[in-house]
Amino acid sequence: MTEVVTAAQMRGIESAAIEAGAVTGAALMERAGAGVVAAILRQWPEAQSATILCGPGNNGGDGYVIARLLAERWWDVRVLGMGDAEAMPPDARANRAAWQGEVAPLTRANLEAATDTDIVVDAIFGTGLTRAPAGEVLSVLKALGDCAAPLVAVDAPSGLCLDRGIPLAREGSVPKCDLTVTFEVPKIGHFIADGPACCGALEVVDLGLSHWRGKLGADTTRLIDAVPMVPPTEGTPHILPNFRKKTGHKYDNGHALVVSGGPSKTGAARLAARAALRIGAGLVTVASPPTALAENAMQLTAIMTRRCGGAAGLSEILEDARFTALCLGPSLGVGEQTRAMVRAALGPRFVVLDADALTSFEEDPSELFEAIAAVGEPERVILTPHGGEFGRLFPDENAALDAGDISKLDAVREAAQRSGAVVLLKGADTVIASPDGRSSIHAAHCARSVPWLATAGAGDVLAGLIAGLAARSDDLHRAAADATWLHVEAARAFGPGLIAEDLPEMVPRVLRDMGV
Ligand SMILES: NC(=O)C1=CN([C@@H]2O[C@H](COP(=O)(O)OP(=O)(O)OC[C@H]3O[C@@H](n4cnc5c(N)ncnc54)[C@H](O)[C@@H]3O)[C@@H](O)[C@H]2O)[C@@H](O)CC1
Ligand SMILES: Nc1ncnc2c1ncn2[C@@H]1O[C@H](COP(=O)(O)OP(=O)(O)O)[C@@H](O)[C@H]1O
Ligand SMILES: [K+]
Repeated sequence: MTEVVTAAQMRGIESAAIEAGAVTGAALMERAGAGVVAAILRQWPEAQSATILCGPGNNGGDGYVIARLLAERWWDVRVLGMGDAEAMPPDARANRAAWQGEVAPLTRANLEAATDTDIVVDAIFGTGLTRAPAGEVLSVLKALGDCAAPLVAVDAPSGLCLDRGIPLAREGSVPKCDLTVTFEVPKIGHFIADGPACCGALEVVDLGLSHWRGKLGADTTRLIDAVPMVPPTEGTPHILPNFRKKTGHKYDNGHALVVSGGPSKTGAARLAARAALRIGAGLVTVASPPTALAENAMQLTAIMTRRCGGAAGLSEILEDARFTALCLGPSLGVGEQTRAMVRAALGPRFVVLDADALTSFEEDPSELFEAIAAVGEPERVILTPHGGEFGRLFPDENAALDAGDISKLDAVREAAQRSGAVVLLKGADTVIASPDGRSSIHAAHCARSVPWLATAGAGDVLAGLIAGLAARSDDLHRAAADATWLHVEAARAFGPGLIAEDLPEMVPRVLRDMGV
C-alpha cells in the first residue's frame, strides 16, 4: 500500500525523525537533493546545464544542494535565488553558503535571460507554501509556463497546494512541469484536481523515514496503485487476493442482482451485469420490469433474468438471502418509483447506488441518508456519483469544493460522514471515502492516463464491477477501490477506440496478466 499524506503530515514525519535524533535536517536535505539529481540524470542523460530557481525556505535549500551536486559533475549551473540569505532556515542557509557560484536575484528578467539551458529546476516553494505567491515571484511562476527547457519540480510545482491539488491562490499560477520529484511519500495534491497535470511524471525519493511514517495513525489516505504484473509472491500488494475467486460452489462467489430500466432503457443494466459476472460474481441476475423482460432475455445468456414489478417485486426477489450484492440506478428513471426501489433494496447486503438512484433524491437527499442509517449495519451501501450527481446529493460539500475551500478528498470524506455510505466520486481522479474514516485515491494520469474511458456507459460498467466484487467480499470500500483500479486497467488494455461494451471483455486479460 502506498499512503498519501497532507503537507502537515509530511512535516510531522520529518520533525518526528529529527526530534528523535535519528537524522538531521541537513542530512535529509542532502538526501533530497541527491535524489532529485539522480532522477534528472536518469531522465536526461545527455543534459549538461541547468538553471536552478531557489526559494527562501528549505525547498530552496534543496535547490542549492542540487546546484552543488550538478556542478560537481561539471554541469554548467546558474542559480537564481529568492530572498535574504540570512533569513533562510538554518539548513537552507548552510547550503546556500556552500554554493560556490553566483546567486542572481530570482526575477522574471533574470529567468528569461537564463532559459538557454538543458534543464530548469523549480525549487521555489514546496510543502511550506502558506500564502498566495504575488509580485515578482508570481511573475516568475507565470514565465515558467513558457519555458522551453524541461522543467523539474522539487517536491511540488511551486504554487500548488499539496493538500487540494489546486493553485494556492485562485488567480494563482502553477507551472506545468515535466517531472516532479517528491520525498518519502507522495502528497495528496500530487494526485487530485490540477495536481497531476502540473506535476508531470512523479518520482518519489526514499528519505529513510518509514519508521516515522508508520506512526501516522489511521487517517491516512491510500493510493490505489498498480500491482506488479507477476505471479503473487510474498509481500504482493493488497489488491491481488480480492480478484481471486474462492474455490468451491458458484454461490461461494456470491450472487449479484442488477435492476434494469424499462423498455429501451435496458442497456445500462446489461453492461453492469456483464461486468459483475466477468469480475467473478458466481451468478448474476438482471431484475427486469415485465415490459422489458423480452428485450433483456433476448440479449442475455449466462446472465439470468427475473421479472420484477417495482419496489414490491424487488422486495420479493430479495427475500432470497443468497443475493449478496445489488446494483441499481443506471437508466432506472428519476422519481418516486426509483426512490421506492432504493428503499426496498437497502438491507443486509451490499448495495451500489448509481445514476438515477442518486438523482431521484435530489429534492431531499436526507431521505436517502435516513434510509441508509435505518439499515443499521455499517458500510453496506456505496454511492457512486459523477460530479453532477455529487452536487445534487451534497450541495454544501460541492459548493465548498467548487470554491476551492476544501479538497476533493475532504469533500468526499464529508459526504461519507453525512450519508453514512461509502462514497465514490468519479473522474480522472477518483476519490473513495468510508464512514469509518478510510479514504482512497486513484489517479488515471501519466502512464495510467485513459481519456478514452470518458465514454457513455463506462460508469455503468464501474457500478457492475463494484457489485460483482462486493458480491463475494466482506469489505465494500476495498471492493470499490479494486474495481476502480481494474476499470482503468481494462481501459488501458484496450486503448483508444474503447466503448463501454469492451470493458468487461478486457477483464480476463487483465486478470491473467496479473497472475490471478
Ligand atoms: N523539513 C525537512 O527536514 C526537509 C524538507 N525538505 C524540503 O523543504 C521543503 C519545505 O520547506 P519549508 O517548510 O521551509 O517551506 P518551503 O521552502 O516550501 O517554503 C516556505 C518559505 O517560503 C516562504 N513563503 C511561503 N509562501 C510564500 C509566498 N507566497 N511568497 C513568498 N514567500 C513565501 C515562507 O516564508 C518560507 O520562507 C519541502 O518541500 C522539501 O523540499 C527536504 O529538504 C527534505 C527534508
Ligand atoms: N478522463 C478520464 N480518465 C479516466 N477515467 C475517466 C475519465 N473520464 C471519465 N472517467 C471514468 O469514466 C466513468 C464515467 O462514468 P459516468 O460519468 O457515470 O458515465 P456514464 O453515466 O456514461 O456511464 C467513471 O468511472 C469515470 O471515473
Ligand atoms: K518546488
